[in-house]
Amino acid sequence: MAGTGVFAEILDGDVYKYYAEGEWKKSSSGKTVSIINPTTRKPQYKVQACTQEEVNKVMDTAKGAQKSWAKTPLWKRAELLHRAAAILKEHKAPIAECLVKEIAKPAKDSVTEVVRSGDLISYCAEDGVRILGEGKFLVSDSFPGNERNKYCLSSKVPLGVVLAIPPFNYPVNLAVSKVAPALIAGNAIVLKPPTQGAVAALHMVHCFHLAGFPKGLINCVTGKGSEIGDFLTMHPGVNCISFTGGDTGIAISKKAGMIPLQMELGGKDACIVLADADLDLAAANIVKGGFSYSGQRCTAVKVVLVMESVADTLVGKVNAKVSKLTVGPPEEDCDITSVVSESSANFIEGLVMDAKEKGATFCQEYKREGNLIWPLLLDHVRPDMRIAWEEPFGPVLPVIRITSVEEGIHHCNASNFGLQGSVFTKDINKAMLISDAMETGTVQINSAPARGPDHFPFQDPLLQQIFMVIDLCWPYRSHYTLPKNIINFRDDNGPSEAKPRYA
Ligand SMILES: NC(=O)C1=CN([C@@H]2O[C@H](COP(=O)(O)OP(=O)(O)OC[C@H]3O[C@@H](n4cnc5c(N)ncnc54)[C@H](OP(=O)(O)O)[C@@H]3O)[C@@H](O)[C@H]2O)C=CC1
Ligand SMILES: O=C(O)[C@H](O)COP(=O)(O)O
Repeated sequence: MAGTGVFAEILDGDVYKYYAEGEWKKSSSGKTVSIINPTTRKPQYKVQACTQEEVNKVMDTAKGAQKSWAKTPLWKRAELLHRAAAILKEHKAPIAECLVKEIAKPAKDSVTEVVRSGDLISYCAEDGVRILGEGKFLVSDSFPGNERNKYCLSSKVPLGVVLAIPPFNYPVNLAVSKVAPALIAGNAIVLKPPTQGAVAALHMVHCFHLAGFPKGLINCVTGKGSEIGDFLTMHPGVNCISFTGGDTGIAISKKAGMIPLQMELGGKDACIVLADADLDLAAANIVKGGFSYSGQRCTAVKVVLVMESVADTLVGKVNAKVSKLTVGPPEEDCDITSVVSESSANFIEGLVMDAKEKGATFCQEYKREGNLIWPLLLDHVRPDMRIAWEEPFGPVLPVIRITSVEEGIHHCNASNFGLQGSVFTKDINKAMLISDAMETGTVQINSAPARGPDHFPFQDPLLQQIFMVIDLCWPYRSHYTLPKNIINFRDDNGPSEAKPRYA
């Protein structure tokens, strides 16, 4: 159970402590932040509201700890990460319980998030040893006008203190996707977990504590982003910010100083369905992609662009599957659970009402109880409706009927977002051409957008982050080029990739 057994020391009465200098501490603010259970809408947990002085102290100790960590042999760093991964997986049940209570993630998916995070830590340790063990030797006569009289040895060194800010929807996984690469590369970490999901993240941090990392190397300060966020992101002690979330990232990028920023932001992942597509396959992927974790994934299918000639058939098939989705509490592993907060539910409702006023066809009756919104497919959505462009981050999926492939590509490319997209067709030549024309970091062919398996490129969290965090020779290189990944699937369990739209 959360906060018991080995986790008892992270709790002070009914308030979870923050982690600094290798110890669990109570904030001197005397203030706490309440975490509301999205399902019951009642307070579930409390965390410390850390002060600016506490943040200052954390930055100082992190800087000190990082200096000796950078000198710790790579294989020793990897060994500790493997140990943390094993401890995390061993304690998957209490951590998953927090995810269920804090973010209403279905029980089985919550366990999967923890296990997947352990695997990711180990993978980073293994690949880090390989990547970081290499350096470069350059000679001068390869550049015009030079003799062979100069030599350059280059290797990768850590940046220093990495500030990690993950979002609520994967508070453990998207935290370790920042923590593990930064640590293996020799950096220190200051983690600011999302408020909803903070307790799961604190349990995860305790697994690193139990693994025996040096004091002060890993730190976790809690508090509302709106209150301590600016102080953290503008702190002179921070050498790199790794952020995943919504438009907050745009604001951070404007405020942060001359440090490398990794911004993994929102998506409006378009799914283009051609007339020759396998419509059963498309429908299955649209429902899985659009409605898993109630649509609260950056990689969720967020707009379907279907050729008019097959639209009625596709919508019929999607509706048949939507009607089978179970709706209810995450503890019962329902497909659709409460969205994370009342304000999120209100925002989603605003998009639905706008679509209603402007004449969208409701394939199901709109139904909401508290934060629980029943799955809804909106057909005949037009570009003048907000839902055609905005990210609901909820179980509501718009369908736009198109009369040409160009119209679909145009809609996809007119979006402010550029995360992922997908195309369904039996013609691989068309699929490749359309994928190339879609201005998104990744295009999945005949499969829904998705991030995993986690070693596939996703622009930030994995090995590209290691490069970014450690490659002082060219720390801004992701600003010069955008990665493009076209992934062709033979089944629906596939990988994904993202474009750093705001990088
Ligand atoms: N591209 C990708 O890989 C992914 C993108 N996302 C995107 O994330 C969004 C949903 O996540 P959500 O958590 O709501 O996103 P937010 O942008 O609201 O919050 C993300 C994080 O930022 C913190 N934060 C809030 N204000 C500040 C501030 N002023 N300075 C620093 N940090 C701050 C939050 O803390 P607090 O909770 O305390 O407010 C939270 O930890 C969606 O848009 C989704 O598409 C999600 C997952 C992956
Ligand atoms: O936060 C998200 O939405 C993730 O990065 C997407 O991951 P997934 O595709 O594995 O759900």
